[in-house]
Amino acid sequence: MRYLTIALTKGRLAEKTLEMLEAVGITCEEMKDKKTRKLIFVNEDLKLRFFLAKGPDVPTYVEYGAADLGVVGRDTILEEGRKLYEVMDLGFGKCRMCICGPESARELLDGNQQIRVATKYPNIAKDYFYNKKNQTVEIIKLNGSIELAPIVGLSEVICDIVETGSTLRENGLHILEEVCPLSARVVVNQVSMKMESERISELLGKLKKVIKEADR
Ligand SMILES: Nc1ncnc2c1ncn2[C@@H]1O[C@H](COP(=O)(O)OP(=O)(O)OP(=O)(O)O)[C@@H](O)[C@H]1O
Ligand SMILES: O=P(O)(O)OC[C@H]1O[C@H](OP(=O)(O)OP(=O)(O)O)[C@H](O)[C@@H]1O
Repeated sequence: MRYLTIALTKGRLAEKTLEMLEAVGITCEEMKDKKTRKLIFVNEDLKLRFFLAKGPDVPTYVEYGAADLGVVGRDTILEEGRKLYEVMDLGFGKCRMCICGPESARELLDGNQQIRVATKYPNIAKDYFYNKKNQTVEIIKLNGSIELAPIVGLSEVICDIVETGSTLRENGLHILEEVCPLSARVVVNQVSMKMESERISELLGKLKKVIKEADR
């Protein structure tokens, strides 16, 4: 039997992902060691391999088939636009993609005003403004601390993730519009879905059960 390879997202989603895998009997103790520099982990009994990667790289590994499955935020799936199947909502890592800014920027979102939008997610922002709102905007790509942009005058609004709302509150910004809800998803390589359908369906079935039990 060949190894099934699973790409997991580093950072915020990692701990919950490992917990969920553990709940369906997939353990990989070695991977929990925060000090390890090892990149790939093997579960010989289950014929599984795992690795942790930066979020935006997970859809890339999955599209190319270097990983059969992946766990990644919906924001990253939308932004990367890779060819893959999004098959399951894992129900954690819940947050929202929003257009935020000072209250005074609200009026700039009506009509066709040429405003600047700072974001780590240029494709999501482009799709929202150009296709959904029909508003021409200038997208400015940033790599973090997006909330700074409207404060220092780099942009009128931002397109960013809101979870608890603390970052907005502490910086005097507000949600002006909601783009979409987000959470962690399972993605599958399109060929693997056919070639390994039995093993993948079994794994998805087990995950579904755990999610249902957690919901109760
Ligand atoms: N408050 C939040 N901020 C950002 N991402 C969140 C939040 N809550 C849940 N998520 C989910 O977690 C994923 C990001 O996790 P990660 O820890 O890699 O954050 P990051 O800040 O984008 O990464 P990096 O530190 O590498 O820039 C997102 O893709 C999103 O789906
Ligand atoms: O609503 P909240 O709970 O405050 O969470 C939202 C904040 O968290 C994320 O930033 P992150 O911590 O990833 O830092 P970054 O801006 O450097 O990417 C996101 O980009 C927001 O800034």
